[in-house]
Amino acid sequence: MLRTKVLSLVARSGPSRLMSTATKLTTVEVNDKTGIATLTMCRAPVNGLNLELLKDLKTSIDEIESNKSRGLILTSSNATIFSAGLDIMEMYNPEKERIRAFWTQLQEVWLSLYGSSVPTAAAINGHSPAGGCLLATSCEYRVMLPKFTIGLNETQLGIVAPKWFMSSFLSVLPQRQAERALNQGRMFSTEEALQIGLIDETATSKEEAVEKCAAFLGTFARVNPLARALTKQQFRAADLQQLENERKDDLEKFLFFINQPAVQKGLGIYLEGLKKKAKK
Ligand SMILES: CC/C=C\C/C=C\C/C=C\CCC/C=C/C(=O)SCCNC(=O)CCNC(=O)[C@H](O)C(C)(C)COP(=O)(O)OP(=O)(O)OC[C@H]1O[C@@H](n2cnc3c(N)ncnc32)[C@H](O)[C@@H]1OP(=O)(O)O
Repeated sequence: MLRTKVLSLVARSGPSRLMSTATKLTTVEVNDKTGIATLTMCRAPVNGLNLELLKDLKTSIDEIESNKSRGLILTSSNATIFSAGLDIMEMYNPEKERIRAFWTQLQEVWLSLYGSSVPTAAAINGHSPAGGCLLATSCEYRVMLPKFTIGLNETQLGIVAPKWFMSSFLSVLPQRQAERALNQGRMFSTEEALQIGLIDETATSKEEAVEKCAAFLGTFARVNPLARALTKQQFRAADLQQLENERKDDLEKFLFFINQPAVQKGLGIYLEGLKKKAKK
């Protein structure tokens, strides 16, 4: 069977198996019964999206896509953090070539995840600021654990969420609420996120969150996969095409913006604050 050929197994436990692209920073486990792949981010300490994690995410998403899994659940191995967003160290005093590769890879991840033909869901088992929220809102369904926060807080750091971050957010929230939240750099508690519709459900444990995501993905079991995928892609085509058309400009805009002395100063102060808080 093609599926069996493509998936080279590195481990087997119960009805699940790990796919060959499993690396240190992401793992992919496919449930043999449901055909659903769970993609787990596991970069200590906070799943900061650096170049290497982004590369692993892209490879894993592509493999799930090409193996025609029945669904993709994105989650984290960290007990309290889904993803702390972009690794600020990639943007602070950046190295010229690396920051280009970093942003290009982030674009790649977004295009693959938001544009995935496979149905997607996020089991948000911890805090999910900025880039973490981008990943979650690129999925079609979100289940979140209580007492965490989610949102696009970029303005709080003195930076600006690019258009395509907004596209994902706007695929979930009405424009009025999205615009206000982005302008404020607002982080929502789980309860607030549920109320506003930024997440779809809550769960009391990661296992329950994954189960609820799987139940959502299961709603497509009797829908023709091609018809479903083409329908999803039509909804998202304009957003995806916009970034495809503007990728170079988007990169140059990012580099120009991030290299402004005032932006670098702001990032330095923010990092300092994070480190001070961590030491307490
Ligand atoms: C005109 C313009 C037009 C268009 C736009 C053009 C360009 C756009 C330009 C820029 C766009 C950039 C978009 C950016 C997106 C992002 O994702 S920025 C990142 C935002 N993330 C955050 O603000 C989260 C910050 N972190 C936290 O709030 C907390 O750490 C946490 C809630 C996630 C977890 O809290 P704790 O469990 O208490 O953990 P600690 O705070 O103690 O952290 C442990 C350790 O990790 C370090 N750290 C945390 N987050 C990050 C991070 N994002 N990057 C790097 N490092 C991080 C923290 O400093 C601690 O480090 P140590 O002190 O232990 O070394």
